[in-house]
Amino acid sequence: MAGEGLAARRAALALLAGVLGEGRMIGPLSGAADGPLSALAPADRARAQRLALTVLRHLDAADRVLAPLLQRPPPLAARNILRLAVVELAEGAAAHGVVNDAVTLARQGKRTASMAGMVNAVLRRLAQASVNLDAMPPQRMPDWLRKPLVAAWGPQAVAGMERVQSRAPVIDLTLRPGATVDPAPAGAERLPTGSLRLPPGAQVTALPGYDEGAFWVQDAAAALAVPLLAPQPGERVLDLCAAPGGKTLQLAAAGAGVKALDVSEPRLARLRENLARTGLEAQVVVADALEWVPDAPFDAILLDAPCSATGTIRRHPDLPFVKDRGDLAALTALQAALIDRALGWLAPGGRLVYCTCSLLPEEGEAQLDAALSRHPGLTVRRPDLPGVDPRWITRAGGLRLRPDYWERTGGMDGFFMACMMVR
Ligand SMILES: C[S@@+](CC[C@H](N)C(=O)[O-])C[C@H]1O[C@@H](n2cnc3c(N)ncnc32)[C@H](O)[C@@H]1O
Repeated sequence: MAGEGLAARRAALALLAGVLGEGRMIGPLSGAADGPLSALAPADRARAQRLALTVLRHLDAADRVLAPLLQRPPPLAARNILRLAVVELAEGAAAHGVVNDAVTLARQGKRTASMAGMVNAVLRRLAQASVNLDAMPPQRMPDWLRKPLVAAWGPQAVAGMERVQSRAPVIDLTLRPGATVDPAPAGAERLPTGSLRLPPGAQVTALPGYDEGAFWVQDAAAALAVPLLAPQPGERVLDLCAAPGGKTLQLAAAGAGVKALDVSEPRLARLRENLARTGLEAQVVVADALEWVPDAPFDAILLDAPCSATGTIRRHPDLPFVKDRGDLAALTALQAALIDRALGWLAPGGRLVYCTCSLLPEEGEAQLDAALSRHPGLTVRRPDLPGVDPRWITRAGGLRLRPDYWERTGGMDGFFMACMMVR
């Protein structure tokens, strides 16, 4: 029936308007109580999110497909209707449903009603051609990000990152020690570092072991920070900047006594849900790490600092449209301040893993170098982890992970991590 997907398509357009028109991220928009997804059934919510994310992953390619069919670029609201239709046609959705809904949505929109005829004409022509977005150049990162990444990692690496970022992301699971997913779903692959990789769109909550907390969703790169810290049973460990808690679960599963601190109560609510599902334990603290003071030193601290999150574009293709370098100076100052505070909370011989899901050296390699020069006596423990390619280890002993690594199987999030030891 034509119009079957209308609600999801309308919501996808509202998400695109939020990202491209108002500079808002899809995550908060999707969760907002009065947001575009609030009145939708779960299946429509998921579909709307998937559609909006897919459009953002292929925005340049969709515009290239449309350009020869348009006399001039239409205003944003109409352009987004066309982009959504291009992406759905390329995915093989039924052309009559896609075109009819696009025309209906154009007609119903205040800013697009006068363009419904144009939308109809363009899409009817397009529906007769075959659209293959995968054959087109991948979505380019914006210059504010691309330039420093080319300078840091070279043009080939950046091209690889863009290829990976233009594909729907795989889903990685961190398994609890000794746990398995049995039977493993079709297409599942055990990665050299231990994570279980599932194809895009896999239904994680339906897998055997989900309800018992045998695993949790966590990118394979993110999953390496806790093994780098190597928490031991009974150790006093602080998870600083902990929410939503993927790493807290790993620390607790290793048998450490974990304190999980974060400034965000809503994000900690998700951490508490994760602890409840898995039956793992951690003491949760809501506090600003710049003000909080511990009552005793820690054996080990994991600092997963707030950052530009530029390593997560595979999962958050909205980020390049919303963020710019504007926040970077404040973020790097906060990261350095958090490193200094955390180092002061370690017991003699203690260790700190600092990590960020950033591709920018300022938030990774440069932070390690600066910490080493600010703190005489600090040393770096080089990574020695199963599945980690020695070429990923930096001159100073940090671990640089990039989306173009493991490109064939879906890449990984960009991360920097380093384990520092105090005397
Ligand atoms: C990269 S995320 C942490 C992800 C988390 N470690 C995980 O694995 O799920 C960074 C976190 O830092 C928190 N944060 C930012 N500024 C903070 C501060 N001053 N004190 C404590 N937490 C802070 C944010 O709320 C956010 O949850």
